Amino acid sequence: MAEWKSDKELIELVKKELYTPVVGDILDELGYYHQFLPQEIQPMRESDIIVGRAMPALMIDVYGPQKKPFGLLTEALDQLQENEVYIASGGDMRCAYWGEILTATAKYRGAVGAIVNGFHRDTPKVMVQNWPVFSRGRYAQDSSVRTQVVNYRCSIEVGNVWIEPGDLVFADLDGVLIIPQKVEVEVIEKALKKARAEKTVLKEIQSGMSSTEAFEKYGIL
Ligand SMILES: O=C([O-])CC(=O)C(=O)O
Ligand SMILES: [Mg+2]
Repeated sequence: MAEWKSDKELIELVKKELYTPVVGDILDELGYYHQFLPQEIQPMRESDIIVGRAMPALMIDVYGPQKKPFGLLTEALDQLQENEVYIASGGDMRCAYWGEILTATAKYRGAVGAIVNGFHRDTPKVMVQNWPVFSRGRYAQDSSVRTQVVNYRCSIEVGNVWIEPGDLVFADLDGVLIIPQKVEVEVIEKALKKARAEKTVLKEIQSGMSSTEAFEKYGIL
């Protein structure tokens, strides 16, 4: 039996006890070697953490004024559900993929964060909303004449990470991790076990045990 009974409990547990390195270690152990999004995708604030369900959005490049500016962007935002994470990717990243108004929309709907494989803008106006956004950095260039959302709640690939709608997303200061839904119970249970054991190892080291002895005894580093 898992330690959690609902997504809400799972999210709380991950936030309380886990960190992306330890979960990434378990994914490696299970043969899932490509689950961290590109390193360039970083939080706006060091304290930002996202745990939730992936709601992917697919972007493409466009050039100049469009019949339907932004494509399906507003529809994609307006159907967001509680505890979901908006993850946008696609195109050559010639502009901002996120900003103030998008943040307010997603936050109001109960989504728990946005992760864009591209840039964000309106930085101070996003920051004051106190809602986590991860991106490749700041860039004010407007999106309406440069990109569109062409699909959402669909599979996407970011870097070499395949993302399905509903996959568990865990992002913190060290990285953005996608945990495939089909293995999430095993991954989180093993990660909790490892995180708890790491606490013991830390105590031993701080009490004078050598790291060689600690690794022999616990198999953890
Ligand atoms: O135009 C965009 O893509 C983003 C933006 O400025 C906002 O959300 O306020
Ligand atoms: Mg704006």
